[in-house]
Amino acid sequence: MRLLRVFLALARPFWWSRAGWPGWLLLAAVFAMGMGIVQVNVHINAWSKTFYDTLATFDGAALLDLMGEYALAIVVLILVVVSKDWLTKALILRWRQHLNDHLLEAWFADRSYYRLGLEGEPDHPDQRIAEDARLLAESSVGLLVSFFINTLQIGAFVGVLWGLSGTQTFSLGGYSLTLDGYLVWAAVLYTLIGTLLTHWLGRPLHGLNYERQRHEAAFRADLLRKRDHAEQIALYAGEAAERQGLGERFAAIAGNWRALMHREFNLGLFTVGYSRFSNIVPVFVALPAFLAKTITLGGLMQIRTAFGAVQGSLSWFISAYRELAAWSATVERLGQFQQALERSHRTRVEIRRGEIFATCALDVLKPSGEVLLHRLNLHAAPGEWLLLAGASGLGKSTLLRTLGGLWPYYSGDWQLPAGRCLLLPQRPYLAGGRLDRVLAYPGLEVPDEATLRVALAVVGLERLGDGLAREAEWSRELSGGEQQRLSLARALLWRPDTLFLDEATNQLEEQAARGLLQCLREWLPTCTVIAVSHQPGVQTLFARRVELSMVAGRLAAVPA
Ligand SMILES: Nc1ncnc2c1ncn2[C@@H]1O[C@H](COP(=O)(O)OP(=O)(O)OP(=O)(O)O)[C@@H](O)[C@H]1O
Repeated sequence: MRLLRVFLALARPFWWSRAGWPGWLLLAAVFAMGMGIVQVNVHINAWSKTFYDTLATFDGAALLDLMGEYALAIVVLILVVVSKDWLTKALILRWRQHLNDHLLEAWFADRSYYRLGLEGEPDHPDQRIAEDARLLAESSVGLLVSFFINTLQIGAFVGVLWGLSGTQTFSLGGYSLTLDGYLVWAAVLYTLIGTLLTHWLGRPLHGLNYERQRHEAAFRADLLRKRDHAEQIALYAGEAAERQGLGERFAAIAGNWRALMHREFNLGLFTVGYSRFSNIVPVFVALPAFLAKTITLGGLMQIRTAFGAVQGSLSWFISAYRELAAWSATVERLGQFQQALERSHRTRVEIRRGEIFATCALDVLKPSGEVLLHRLNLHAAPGEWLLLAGASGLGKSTLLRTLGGLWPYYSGDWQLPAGRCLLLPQRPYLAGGRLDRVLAYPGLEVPDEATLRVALAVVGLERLGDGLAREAEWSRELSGGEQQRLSLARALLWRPDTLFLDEATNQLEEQAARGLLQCLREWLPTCTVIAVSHQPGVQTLFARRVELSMVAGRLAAVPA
């Protein structure tokens, strides 16, 4: 029941929205095709009685007509089945597209992608967005459609089977029992036993599938991390340690796979035998009536296909068990992700805007609740440059994160000047791709070439001006200092009203750093700059310096 609630919460944004109506239309068309399939199957079932009875009469001309009729039915069946598959895929794509947009929007909203990482939950959002969303759309639609067709099939063939059963009297130990539709009851009983056994054997598959997705995602993420840090690993010559780490990750995959194999082996022993046995059970069940000559050979064959259709459809749960187990694990993983996103949105940080930058009795904490910085009262007028100094590990970067609205562990208040805000970290983030886009980041619009060239010249990277359209892994191709220069060029182009600099020039010589910051001030004269820097050479650029230091076991701001 809980699983169904989680599923509905995941499905609602698509199916209950405007975007959902083409989905409903496609679903209706898929159901219509499903009805067509059942209709053709019923026709073929009636045909089989006529065919086998005609076979017994050796009437060649009639048999030829019947074969033509069969070929026509098969052509119709092929067309309907293929159309149903096409429409199903179109529906899956629509839903997956919507799920993808919805999850990405929620993940990026209120910086949840960052804050979920701080809380350590949930694991591997990449896999949940890419893989689990696909599985959810594919399996939900696939299972629903097959469930619908099987239910229709039961409705259509129960009547046929009931009619073929007639009224049968059974004698057992002196008692006699008269039963209508005994073939239907036999199919129900046979399937019920099969379903219960399947559920009993396959129950642990849900947990194992959940673990499987988690282990696979961890292994893939680890491999990606190696690629991203290839140079550092090579410099340490850390291959053996890396190999060992990956080996351990893979051992977890193999262990889970073995457990799955074992469970699926037990389940397979039963389901494979069950499905094979199902082909002959209806003949055994109807044999007494055939031997008593109350039904013809055609009747026996019709019973066989009708019984098979009813029993096969009732066995939907058995054949779909593995997919249902994987589906429930997917719903669980995506449900957790959605709940974590909702929690994260509830605790979003609202940044107040005002005339000036100011903090009021601001406490910055660690996620554990431990106080890092205590009762900070800072201020900076528009266009003022404020330097924050203090020993390593005091919480200067964490303070900047808090002011930028990233860090949710704080109490007290602060406000920023209206307008754009930008934080330049020590290690800039340079995505791979065209240089002009990398320069314009986080902007979406790429400025014209002349502006980009000027910005590059100001930060001393004019040599890159001829390759603005070139695609490269810029974080590998540029030195640490060059990356910091590029990051400052971004600030020139983005033109923020508040700029946080977190050791943003510490890989440059002090003279060069000073020159660059001076240019920054000339380009952005009204921008308020709050900076953390250990470089004595740049400190004279700042109007005020605030020393963060330990006071009575706590940290406080002491204006220098
Ligand atoms: N995501 C996090 N989870 C838990 N603790 C954290 C996290 N980020 C930072 N901290 C802790 O907060 C403290 C302050 O870190 P911060 O990086 O803000 O210091 P800093 O003053 O900028 O140091 P430095 O001058 O060396 O860069 C450190 O003890 C650090 O371990």
